[in-house]
Amino acid sequence: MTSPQYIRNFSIVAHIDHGKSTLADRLMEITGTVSFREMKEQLLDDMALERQRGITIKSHAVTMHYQYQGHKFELNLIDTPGHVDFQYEVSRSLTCCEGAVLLVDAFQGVEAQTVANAYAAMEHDLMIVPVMNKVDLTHARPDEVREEMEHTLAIHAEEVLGCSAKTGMGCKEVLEAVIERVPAPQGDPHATLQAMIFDAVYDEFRGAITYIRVMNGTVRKGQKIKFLQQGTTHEVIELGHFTPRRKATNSLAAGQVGYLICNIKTLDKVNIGDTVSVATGEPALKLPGYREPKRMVFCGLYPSDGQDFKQLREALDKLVINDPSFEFSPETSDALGFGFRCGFLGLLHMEIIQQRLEQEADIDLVQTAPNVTYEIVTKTGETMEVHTPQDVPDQGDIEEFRQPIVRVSFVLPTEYIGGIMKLCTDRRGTYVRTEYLSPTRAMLVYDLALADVIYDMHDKLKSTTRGYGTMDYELLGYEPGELVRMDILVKGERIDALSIVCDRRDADVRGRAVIKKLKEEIPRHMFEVPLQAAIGTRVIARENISAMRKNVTAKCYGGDISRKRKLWEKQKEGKKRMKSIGSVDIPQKAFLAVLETGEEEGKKK
Ligand SMILES: Nc1nc2c(ncn2[C@@H]2O[C@H](COP(=O)(O)OP(=O)(O)OP(=O)(O)O)[C@@H](O)[C@H]2O)c(=O)[nH]1
Repeated sequence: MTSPQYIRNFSIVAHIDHGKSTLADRLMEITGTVSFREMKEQLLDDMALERQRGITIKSHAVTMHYQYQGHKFELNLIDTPGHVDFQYEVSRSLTCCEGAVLLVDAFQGVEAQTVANAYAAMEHDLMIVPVMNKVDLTHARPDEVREEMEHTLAIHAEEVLGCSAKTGMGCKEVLEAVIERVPAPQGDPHATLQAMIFDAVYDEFRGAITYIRVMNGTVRKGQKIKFLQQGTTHEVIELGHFTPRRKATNSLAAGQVGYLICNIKTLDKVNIGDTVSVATGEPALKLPGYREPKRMVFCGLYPSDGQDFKQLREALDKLVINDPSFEFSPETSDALGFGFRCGFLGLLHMEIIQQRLEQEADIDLVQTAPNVTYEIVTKTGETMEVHTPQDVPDQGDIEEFRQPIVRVSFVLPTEYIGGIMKLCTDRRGTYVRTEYLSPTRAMLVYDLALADVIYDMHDKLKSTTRGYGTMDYELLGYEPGELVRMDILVKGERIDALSIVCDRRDADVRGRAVIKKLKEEIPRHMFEVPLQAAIGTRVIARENISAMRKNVTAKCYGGDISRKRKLWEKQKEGKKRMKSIGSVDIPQKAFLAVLETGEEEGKKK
């Protein structure tokens, strides 16, 4: 058993693409944790989807050994997800560390998530080892980046190490700085067991694999343990380290990081942030900071073909086993029939789940536009949480309509400040402050409605700043807003799945934009299809899709039958993601038409 004085627990925090995974690979290589042959690019990002998207979604951990000044050190590297949707998991992972390597790209410099991550590490009282990566780049600007780090992150420029995770230059020094600067874990191996669950993954054969950091005491194979939050007891079947493959040991003691396998069949029985202690006798105190994952974004998922409902449920059940932070419950829509209301941590999380569904289950889905959770106080004094615009009561019954507000930090070259300020002002953001990181880069902070941020703020930021701006946000709370439910009527019928919540002052512009988009997306029919947007009984926009009789094969002059067949096939494809409502065929894309903000139109005028 390694004495705590020779253990170092740390993570690498960085903005996306600053080279976290590459550095992790390099450290594993230096410590001989993986042989060259075994070493695949980006070993830590081992989920296929993570690799596809090039981002780290789930935290992982790896134990490395390194001989330094006559002692064998055990170095536990805990990987943290870099995206704002997974902030809670980041915070749990950081609780398990005593130090963090703060990695900054020597060309890009300090970005929004660098600041957010550095603050998170400081909040957890971690020793920060500042490192500038990619110094091999010919256009690297090390002096300016050092200055930015000193200025924004309260780090002394002379403490900043330089390395190239790509060439390996300076990486050994990073490892040694971790040993020298990061404190050894505290904790008593003879005390009552107290360990933090910071992650869990699902293995088809072994069930839930729980990642833990032992704070106090020792956990042994065969021991009966208790998850204090969940209140369940289990027997430890296997435990060990990740090297990065699982390597079984007999015990894990205070200060160590590793895994537990306890014959747990589903991941929803394992809560990230929960405390593991003894099943018999007086358990240890619960570790602070536990909270239920909060779903911020919701959307409806419906099978295009009602027959697929059961299949969709099975696919969703399977997904929840792997990712309990995603939730779903059945809902019915007059327009779309039977489907599910699904809750996600954020927009990226939603995209990931959708991709998995499409990859793993062959079902055609209709997805409704995403929305945030609203809080409504009714005239009768009741407070309700609303996850779907359909559930918003009539205007007359609402006393107060509240929405989530977030504090958004943008980091960008100073020449784009004006553009982003305008973007935020157009969305009724509240200006908080501007901080200059250097003469050419600044951090701009605004409070905005989450609904205005999640849909397209990231895309807008990228286009306004030619890709140079980055952003990050944190939830501030709920605030009353001038919100209304806008309904869409197709052929006089309200399509519940098309209702949205928007600011009263934007309603006219948005109503017109949505109706215009719907007119483009809904194909012509044999009859006229009137489209209307309405608030309560007041119609705010209308358009007609005129009738048409269309014979698609007519163009082929009756000749080539194979061409005709191709056209028919194509038509069938087009029908796939279509939903027949009343007598009107509405394609999938139309359900997202409600995301139209009308901003583009405003600009053209
Ligand atoms: N030139 C150069 N490129 C590097 C260096 N380190 C990483 N890169 C490249 O930078 C890109 C991003 O590196 P990753 O290691 O995937 O970045 P990451 O921070 O793990 O990204 P996320 O997982 O998305 O947070 C890759 O194309 C790497 O090859 C370096 O030292 N020099």
